[in-house]
Amino acid sequence: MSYESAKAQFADWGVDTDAAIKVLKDIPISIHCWQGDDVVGFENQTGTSGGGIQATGNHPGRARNPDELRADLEFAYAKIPGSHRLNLHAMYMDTDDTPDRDEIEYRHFAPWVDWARGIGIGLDFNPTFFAHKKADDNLTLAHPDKGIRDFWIEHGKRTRDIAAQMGAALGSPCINNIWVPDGFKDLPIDRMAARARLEASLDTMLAEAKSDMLDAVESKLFGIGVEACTVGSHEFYMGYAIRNKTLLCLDMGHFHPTENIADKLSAVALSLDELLLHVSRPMRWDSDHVIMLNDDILAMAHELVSGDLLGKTHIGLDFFDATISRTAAWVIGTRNMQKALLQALLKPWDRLRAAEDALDFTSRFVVTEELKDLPYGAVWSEFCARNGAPTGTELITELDTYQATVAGR
Ligand SMILES: C[C@H](O)[C@H](O)[C@@H](O)C(=O)CO
Ligand SMILES: [Mn+2]
Repeated sequence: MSYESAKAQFADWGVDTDAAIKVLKDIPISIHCWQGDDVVGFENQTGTSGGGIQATGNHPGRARNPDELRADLEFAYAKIPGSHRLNLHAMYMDTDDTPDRDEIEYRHFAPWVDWARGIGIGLDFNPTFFAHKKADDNLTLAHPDKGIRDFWIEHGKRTRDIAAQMGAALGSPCINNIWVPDGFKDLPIDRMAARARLEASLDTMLAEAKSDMLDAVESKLFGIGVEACTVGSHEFYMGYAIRNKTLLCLDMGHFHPTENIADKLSAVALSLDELLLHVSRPMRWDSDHVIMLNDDILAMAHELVSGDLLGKTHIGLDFFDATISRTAAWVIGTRNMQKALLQALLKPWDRLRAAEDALDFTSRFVVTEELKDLPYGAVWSEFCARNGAPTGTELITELDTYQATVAGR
């Protein structure tokens, strides 16, 4: 179907497709570096602790150094319409030095900033509280040993400094997202003590006010090896974020499998200035599958648009699948997020709200279902064409061709 006939069909519903395309173009998505190398990083030192997260698979083409990762990212960005961001973890430093986590400095990441400036993207950042011998007890900021807590507090402080410098250098605030794997494999005796230690460590880490960066905290239900208790649970961080005015990061893989994460957005947004999303696809657990254009993603996008939350929500991705092409994973996952947003932007909101406000649930239902038949694909193709991104078989050929060039790594 041509764009013009699709546009006319949406216009019959009172929906302006050109306006939706324009809004979508300006929604940046923070693409996570760690899909490109299976969450390995570029340090010369790691511990055994995986933090309870696990990339599985051995598809050829894993990026082995910063140059390979940047080349892969550049390819992916070119296939994703619009202008986006990169979400970098501290373990992805680009330096010949071997600083420990409590020794990292901005200069260890400066090549990333130069590169980001060169291709016109913003950066986000994360302290790395896993894959290190001082995290092998599955406790970092909540560790009973003050020496270990202090080590990680120093790491966190340094990432805040680095994030602030990245934000200033690129003229765009850098989100520094804190996720710690802390928890217990078996039932703890004193949850309160562990949570009090985590809170005190965070307070020390975040004490200094900073500009050009935003702090975010990410909760989790459980991870491998911490099945009995995660110290930084949802309730813990929701309270912390509200009290301390940080962003709250909601990761779609960090809740009970039957919980509706989309439903949480409007609930927490009333108490928070800004939110961060880690859009992911859990399968039975926090499996971090590449996101599909499924009901969960469509519901998230629906809530972001219906709740007018796009202005206060930073959209980040968090998945890592090593059984498929890593560049294809980035491209497909990010485009699926955009497709979901496009569908939400193409809804006749006034009509749907009017039906709901009038308690006319029959109309709400029938309109919702009829909307599913509209030609979203034609609008998506037009969006891609206007932004120089391929679709369909052309996209597949380009993904395959690039993968062939990296398969020998
Ligand atoms: C690598 C990320 O920091 C990590 O995936 C974190 O965001 C998470 O979701 C852990 O389960
Ligand atoms: Mn996450």
